[in-house]
Amino acid sequence: MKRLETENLDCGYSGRNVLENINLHITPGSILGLIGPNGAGKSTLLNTLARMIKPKKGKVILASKDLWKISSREAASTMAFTPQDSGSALPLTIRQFVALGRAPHRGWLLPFSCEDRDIVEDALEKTGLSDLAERCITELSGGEQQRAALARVLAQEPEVLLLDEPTSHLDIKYQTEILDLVANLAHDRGISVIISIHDLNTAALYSDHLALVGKGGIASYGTPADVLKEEIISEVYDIPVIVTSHPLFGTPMVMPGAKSRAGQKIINL
Ligand SMILES: Nc1ncnc2c1ncn2[C@@H]1O[C@H](COP(=O)(O)OP(=O)(O)OP(=O)(O)O)[C@@H](O)[C@H]1O
Repeated sequence: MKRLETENLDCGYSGRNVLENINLHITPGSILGLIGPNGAGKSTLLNTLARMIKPKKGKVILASKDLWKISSREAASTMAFTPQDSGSALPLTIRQFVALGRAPHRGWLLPFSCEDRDIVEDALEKTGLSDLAERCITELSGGEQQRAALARVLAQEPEVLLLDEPTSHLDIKYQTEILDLVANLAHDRGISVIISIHDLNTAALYSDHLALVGKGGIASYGTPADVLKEEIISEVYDIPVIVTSHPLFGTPMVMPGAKSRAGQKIINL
């Protein structure tokens, strides 16, 4: 399985660095969770890792090669990315949209093989979309669109999977099912997964390692227990928090450590 890493990476937009000196590596078969406050740079980093934004300095390295020195097809046959709110403006059915995931493997002009069809049907089934497969992608709820986006990257059969808030529109059942599926891909098939998640407790449950994005770089990196410490989270999110542990799994659980002003207002009404 192929390894993704960064070397002294600066990323951002014209004239402005959002993150500097990022040195990350993701071990095949593991999940790296990206957490951090709004606007910290999680999407900017994922887009840079996915070859959507060129690094301002340093490198993204895929399987020991500079990502910008390999062809986009080679990158796409190894690495799949779902950006935030990744739907399609084209009036495709869900099945057609998911089938696009096969393009890097068979080229745009070659006919679909039986294997391609089986892979697409399997991706639809795993994301609970088989019964909706003929629905138009532009007419789906936010959660259905997120499941379709995940089905498309499953059909791509990547070795490295980059997911930007893939569960933000999902209810607790689909959130659990989709993240269980992602965890199986990582741990059983050896895929490297980098996933941004706002919910710190969900990130703790599913990530082998966490990178806390903040203050213009990686503010903390390590296991969930290393990173989800009261002093670290309070400082980077600028809010008091309490950290306890999950009653079944023992993973850290973060909750607000002071009543919000909004909460007090409601009580005083
Ligand atoms: N296309 C763009 N051009 C210029 N600046 C941008 C662009 N996209 C994002 N930014 C800025 O870059 C910074 C990082 O944004 P980014 O979307 O990466 O943060 P994030 O951690 O993913 O935030 P959120 O949790 O709110 O999704 C922000 O200040 C944002 O305003």
